[in-house]
Amino acid sequence: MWELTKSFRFEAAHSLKGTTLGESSEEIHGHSFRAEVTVRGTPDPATGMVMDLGLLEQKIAAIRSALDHKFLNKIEALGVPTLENLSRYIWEQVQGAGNVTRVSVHRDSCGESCTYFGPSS
Ligand SMILES: Nc1nc2c(c(=O)[nH]1)N=C([C@H](O)[C@H](O)COP(=O)(O)OP(=O)(O)OP(=O)(O)O)CN2
Ligand SMILES: [Zn+2]
Repeated sequence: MWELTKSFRFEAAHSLKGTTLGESSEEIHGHSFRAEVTVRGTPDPATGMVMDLGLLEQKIAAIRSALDHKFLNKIEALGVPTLENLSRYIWEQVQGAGNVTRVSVHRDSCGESCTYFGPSS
């Protein structure tokens, strides 16, 4: 079994209420995010690939353009713009691109990350 991962970055703004950080978190502010999408499988002997990373790139490009330089609170399908919801949102948007097993979202400046393994895990 193999796992193949592709990562991408996006810059986005959000406002988050009800955290211990108080007003600084409630004010609209920006972060740099790094997301990783992982698919699992066995390479096709003919191609040597679990899947063509180019196909994953096509899906990721659409997701990235929905998130990059956006105000995350305005994306209805995302919900409250936490790392938890970002990883779940990306997981939902990337479905159809192979056997996706996990999506991680990192906010490196804060030393924070979250991984979603799908609704049943
Ligand atoms: N379970 C969660 N808890 C918290 C989340 C989260 O996504 N899931 N997020 C936050 C804050 O947004 C996060 O800690 C970042 O804090 P923030 O004030 O937005 O950013 P900083 O100023 O600390 O970081 P810089 O990127 O360096 O500006 C809290 N809890
Ligand atoms: Zn923040």
